[in-house]
Amino acid sequence: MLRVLISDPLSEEGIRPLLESEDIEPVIAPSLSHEDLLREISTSHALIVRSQTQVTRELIEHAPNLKIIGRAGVGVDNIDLDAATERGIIVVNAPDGNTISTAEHTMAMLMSLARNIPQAYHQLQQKKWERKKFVGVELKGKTLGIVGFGRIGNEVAQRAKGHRMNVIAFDPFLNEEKAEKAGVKHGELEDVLKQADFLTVHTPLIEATRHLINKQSIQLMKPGARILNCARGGIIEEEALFEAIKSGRIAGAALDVFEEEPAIDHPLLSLPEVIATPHLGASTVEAQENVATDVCYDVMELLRGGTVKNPVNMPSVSSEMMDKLSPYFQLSEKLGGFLSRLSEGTLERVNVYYSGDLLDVDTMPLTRIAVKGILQRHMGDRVNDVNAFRTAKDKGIIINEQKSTSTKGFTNLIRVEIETDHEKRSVAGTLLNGLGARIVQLDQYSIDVVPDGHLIVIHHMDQPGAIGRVGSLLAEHTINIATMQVGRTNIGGEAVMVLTVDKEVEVDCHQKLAGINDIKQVQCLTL
Ligand SMILES: NC(=O)c1ccc[n+]([C@@H]2O[C@H](COP(=O)([O-])OP(=O)(O)OC[C@H]3O[C@@H](n4cnc5c(N)ncnc54)[C@H](O)[C@@H]3O)[C@@H](O)[C@H]2O)c1
Ligand SMILES: O=C(O)[C@H](O)COP(=O)(O)O
Repeated sequence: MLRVLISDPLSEEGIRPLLESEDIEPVIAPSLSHEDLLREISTSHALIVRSQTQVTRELIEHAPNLKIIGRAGVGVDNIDLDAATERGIIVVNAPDGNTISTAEHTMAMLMSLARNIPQAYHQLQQKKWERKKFVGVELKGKTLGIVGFGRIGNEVAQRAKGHRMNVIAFDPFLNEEKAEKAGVKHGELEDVLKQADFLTVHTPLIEATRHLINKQSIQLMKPGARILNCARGGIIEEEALFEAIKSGRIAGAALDVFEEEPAIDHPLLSLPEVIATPHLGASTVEAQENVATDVCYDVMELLRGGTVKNPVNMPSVSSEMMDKLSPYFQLSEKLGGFLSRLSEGTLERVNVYYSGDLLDVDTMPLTRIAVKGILQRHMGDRVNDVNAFRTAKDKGIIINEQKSTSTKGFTNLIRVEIETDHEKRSVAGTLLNGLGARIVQLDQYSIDVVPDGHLIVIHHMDQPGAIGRVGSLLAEHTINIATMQVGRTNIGGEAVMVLTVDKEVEVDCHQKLAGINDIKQVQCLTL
């Protein structure tokens, strides 16, 4: 039974497929103590969280069976991605499910901030009818500055335009053309800061965005501007915001998120100009159902050997692209595995060349799998699809991918080349229409070998009798030859024999093969 631990509150409707599946045991256990969490994770195959559970390295180290961590939401800053990637654990999120909910919450905060609604309501509750104190400002004609123009930033922009606001946005991936298409003005961060009457941030919290809005940036803003954060605590430096509001430089702020949550006793909450909600951006029935459904889908898919839609620690591949690439996955892995078993020395560099039908597709997933095939020789299951590149990088191995126009007559061709401190070796393979995978080149030799089963690769001199002697010796050891390929560059020169045989070659037979006249090297492997 596959055990899925759900350690934060999730929509019951959203996780229904998981609850109803026969091969999965869901463990719904929100608000576990640290010790209980460590205990529960130790036998779980998947973990599903929202932003509350801190998925630390320690937690990951206590999870020997863990294959996937699902974040029912967008931000993954509560998950130690490095630790997960190192262990080969895939992290998935639900990037779209709460976009509308959070954009709408931002608009609710924007309007509440402009019209002092929470403060006025609070006064009414105190039985005070104060009208003068709560004179607000209109949104129409004001400029909304958006920092981070992704899913939520864009949705906020469209809604703000409905209020007839001017919108200026900054995002490293936004250019004039994209901005024009979205109906907003494009600016650098400084332009946005200078022009905004209301500034709203919608970036992830990463190293580059921590305290992106700080004392210096606030100095650039118009006196009396207002600031919103419905993205992540930490994007705005809270101390700087506190001082700016206290001094009157900033007229107010609307905050859904804080650097430390729960933020019960936060100094910013003592300021009457600050309105706040306890991280409610994604808290709608619809969003919670969406994110739970999305993340459950990926978790169940992966546990059952399928592919996920929203991976965070490996690039996602569209289903259209996946259809094109999937026939090549096994070939790439076999080529990598074959070559690494033949090569000697410390691996320094891997070059993968693609040609023919593969010229126009994103072949990075294939390269990752070829690298996995190479590294598995020494690392076994510790290297997988998720951590192959990361593992190679950690070991100082350079990975290089290139497209090549040389097809050698094949409709598609993948050539994997390994450089070690001893040698450079290469192998090329193709998918033959209707016939499956073939290795068609080994170093300088043209061959035609099915990359499967027990193989013997023999480097020898192209002399009469060499092949016969190999055949006889294998027969003496009751090893049946299924196929045999011989490649040579010139008559009488160096040549290669690649045999597929029906059973594994024992050490004793291997040694005898190596002792045959004219044979220079014998390598036996199983793919
Ligand atoms: N309050 C909530 O409950 C709630 C709900 C959902 C999402 N969020 C948060 O909202 C944020 C945005 O979510 P999204 O779904 O729009 O993400 P997204 O990935 O679609 O968009 C983020 C954008 O930020 C941009 N960005 C990155 N670094 C930047 C920088 N230095 N300056 C300017 N822009 C930068 C990216 O290019 C990207 O376009 C995330 O932090 C997410 O965790 C909060
Ligand atoms: O990043 C997100 O998706 C939001 O911050 C929502 O977080 P939550 O799932 O804890 O509400």
